[in-house]
Amino acid sequence: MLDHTVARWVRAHGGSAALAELAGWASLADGHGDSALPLRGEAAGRHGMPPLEDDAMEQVMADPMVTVVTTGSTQAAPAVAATPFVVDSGYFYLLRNHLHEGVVARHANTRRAGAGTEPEGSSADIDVLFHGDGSGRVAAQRAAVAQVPGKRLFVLTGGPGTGKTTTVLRMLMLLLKRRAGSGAAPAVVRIGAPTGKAAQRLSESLRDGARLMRDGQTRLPEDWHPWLDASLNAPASTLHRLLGSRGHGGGFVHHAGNPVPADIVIVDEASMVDLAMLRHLLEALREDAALILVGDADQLTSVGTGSVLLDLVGAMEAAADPGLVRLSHSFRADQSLLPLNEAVRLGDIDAFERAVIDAGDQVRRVQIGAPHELDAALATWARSLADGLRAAGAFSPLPRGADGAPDQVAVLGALDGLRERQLLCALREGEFGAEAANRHLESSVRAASSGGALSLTRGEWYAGRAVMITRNDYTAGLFNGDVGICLEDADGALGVWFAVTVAASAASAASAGSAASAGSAASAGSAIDDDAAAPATERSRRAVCFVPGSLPDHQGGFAITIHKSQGSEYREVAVLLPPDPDNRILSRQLLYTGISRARQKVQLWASDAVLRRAISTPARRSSGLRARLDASQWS
Ligand SMILES: Nc1ncnc2c1ncn2[C@@H]1O[C@H](COP(=O)(O)OP(=O)(O)OP(=O)(O)O)[C@@H](O)[C@H]1O
Repeated sequence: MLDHTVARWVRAHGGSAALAELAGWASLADGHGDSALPLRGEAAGRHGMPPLEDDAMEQVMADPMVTVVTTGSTQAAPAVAATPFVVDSGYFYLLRNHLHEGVVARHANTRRAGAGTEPEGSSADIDVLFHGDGSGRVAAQRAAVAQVPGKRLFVLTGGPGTGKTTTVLRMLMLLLKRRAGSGAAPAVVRIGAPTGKAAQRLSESLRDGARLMRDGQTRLPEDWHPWLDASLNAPASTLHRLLGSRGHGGGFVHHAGNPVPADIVIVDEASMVDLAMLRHLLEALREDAALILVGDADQLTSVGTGSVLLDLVGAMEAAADPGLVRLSHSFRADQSLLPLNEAVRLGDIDAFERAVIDAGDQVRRVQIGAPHELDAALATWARSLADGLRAAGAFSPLPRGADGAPDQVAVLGALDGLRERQLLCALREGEFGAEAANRHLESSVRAASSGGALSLTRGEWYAGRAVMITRNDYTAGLFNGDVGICLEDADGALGVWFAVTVAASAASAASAGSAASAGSAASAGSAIDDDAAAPATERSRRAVCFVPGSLPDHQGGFAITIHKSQGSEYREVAVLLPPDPDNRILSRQLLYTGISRARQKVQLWASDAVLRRAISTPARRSSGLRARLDASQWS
């Protein structure tokens, strides 16, 4: 249904009935992620909107609340309308989306056009960075490192395990080395991600990659170590922090008049960045700064409006823009799920059927169309879950370490147990949603944890319970999406443990946290992990404990939505889709995001009809951005 509040607002301000209705649909479409409504052609009539009759179209175009423009993407400044609605190049916009798109297109195209004439990375340097590996599997990675110098917008996209982080580290080292060679002041680097969890994970992955390059099999010569260290010294934070968010509605400290003081800005998990955030970011960068966007363009798009990474990748790919590199070789140890992921990514149902057969027992289809079938699947899943948690020691009291505190190895082992298997649901609410599935799984795991003696569990808490944080809490150092586990210590107290990356100086404080000492546990969290992170070189993985009652907003973590799983990986996943093939949530990107979280095994909990519908339905957000990017001088 269209948004009646907006429709009424239009009428109350003197707008025509036709405009009121169209504005109501545009507002609804905005809620579904569309930045613009196409008025004519095949794409028109989204979300159940009836076709616009000719006389209604005339009324809209003539309405004083509408500005009609045709914005060319190469214009120096986007057309700025002074009315609440805009019709531009056949699309109907809410004013703010029109502004966002215009600014993003202008900045992106200017950045692409002004790539400069800097020579590519030298092959000698690239050989050193890739240890002489010139094989086909690293060709795209090498191309990315070679092509990044001089680019003011560079996009690196690829599926899970294709080496995006590894490549970013090498790109960064090359850029820093060249800059030093030019005699300029050392480059200031900032790393950002849409969520705190993603920012934290990126600095962890960079640190792991750097360790291999410093001491491991892929050791770099000593003269590269300063660039390695400098790469890791870049602080990682959420994009909100990077821009200096003043909180809801308060704008940002950094904008065109006060740009972010950085020469290189890297944004990870860029598929989750929405149109408004990309606009603010582009406006807040210095003109000469390099922006490197990294992400998997085939994953689900942002929760907010737009599909900016997908639009950028599509436009840059079509124009053979050297500012884009797509990585496709997967370096994952287990390659058996790749054909399945690829078939879903490309929407190829026949290839999908073949991939399921070829993967043997690594892919299981579980026909689920009715609640009793879901209950049966959940009961089996709950048994494996409980067995896994028991094997990871999550049901037993934690042993004491040498310092008398709970043993870190045991805690991290239990936390790793949570990455063994994860149920991912398309929906959050309803009978087939994550909340209901989680309740089911919790009651089984809770019974298994207490050996059936439920009276021994305390309120909603019991040893082995998984929880997911649902709101960033910078003071506690916990981020939306962080997963923790409730464990019992040697004194019988329950505490909720999270793995965090801590500054070396805080590591001992963190390990001293215990369920019995509420204050120290909470302050261990707060002392260590502000998301404007300490240099990655000085950080290590630790478990920290929180008293259950002190946790920020959270929910049970045994079943989560596919949306929430973005960026995480598990050994085995089960993907639960809704039973109705006409459910509008079904899309290829949703299924791809879910199954590509699995390293070894996938269970597909859905009927054949639902799976086919998901695979054959690309989630397309409607926007004028792609056309504006396509129209640039690159095409
Ligand atoms: N050129 C390479 N040679 C050898 N191993 C590589 C190479 N590139 C990546 N890898 C390995 O592949 C694995 C995945 O790499 P990386 O984490 O960089 O990928 P990613 O695309 O960032 O993954 P994800 O999206 O899952 O975070 C790592 O173990 C990494 O060491």
